Amino acid sequence: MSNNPLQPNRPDRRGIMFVVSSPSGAGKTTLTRRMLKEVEGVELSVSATTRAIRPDEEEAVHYYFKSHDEFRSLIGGDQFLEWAQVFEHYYGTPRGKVEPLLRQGIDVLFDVDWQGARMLKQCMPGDVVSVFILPPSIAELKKRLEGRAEATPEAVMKRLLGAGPDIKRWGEYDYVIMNDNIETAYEELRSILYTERLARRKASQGARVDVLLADAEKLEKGG
Ligand SMILES: Nc1ncnc2c1ncn2[C@@H]1O[C@H](COP(=O)(O)OP(=O)(O)OP(=O)(O)O)[C@@H](O)[C@H]1O
Ligand SMILES: Nc1nc2c(ncn2[C@@H]2O[C@H](COP(=O)(O)O)[C@@H](O)[C@H]2O)c(=O)[nH]1
Repeated sequence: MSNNPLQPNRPDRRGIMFVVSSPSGAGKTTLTRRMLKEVEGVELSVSATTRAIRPDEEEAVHYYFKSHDEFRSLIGGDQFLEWAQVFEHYYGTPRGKVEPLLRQGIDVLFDVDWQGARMLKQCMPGDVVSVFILPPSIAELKKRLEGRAEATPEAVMKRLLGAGPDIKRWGEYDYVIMNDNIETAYEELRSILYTERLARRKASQGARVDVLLADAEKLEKGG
């Protein structure tokens, strides 16, 4: 066990629900994939979706790819912590693994839209830290969307038209990052997680503070 925020004290801490949203194409997948690779003690909440798999994606690693019927039956079985329609597809956060991970002291990363972020905050308010990623401009957002392998002009336009309604929700988040430079944005994202880890560590220091106070009192009494 370590006091380093890189290696959180697992048994005596509850994990953080680290919720990251952005308009499509602003860069949250790029940033969160790097965080998952480089930061210890964080796991991705793998969502279910009805959208088609992309060339760089793997079943059960990036998403659980479902048919509409399968997705509906998961909703019926109360298998989602939250679910939403985003563009013309359905996305949902499976309930099963979240609570066990949090109890093991593992931070869980959620890449969800504003509807999902709002629901998660409502369900588990004390556990959620939310971050909104902004693009530096709409022109740059368009460029980033066009640069992706699966981008058709229609898909790019649909996602671009969704940017305004998404950006309007920025005030609901705990933190906002402007993803102009990827290195700076990544450093900021990681710093937020470390800061929140340190803030929560205060709660587990009570027993050690009691010992310090008892010793200090003994000293004051000359014992
Ligand atoms: N700071 C940046 N500068 C230049 N390009 C970037 C930057 N951040 C991300 N990108 C690029 O922009 C594209 C979109 O990024 P990404 O797929 O991470 O967006 P996203 O917010 O996860 O989108 P979606 O919500 O649709 O999944 C990618 O090609 C990525 O490499
Ligand atoms: N409410 C939820 N939103 C989700 C979930 N998983 C992903 N998303 C969001 O959907 C859009 C589009 O994602 P893409 O991978 O198709 O580009 C993006 O904003 C994601 O954050 C979820 O489980 N619930």
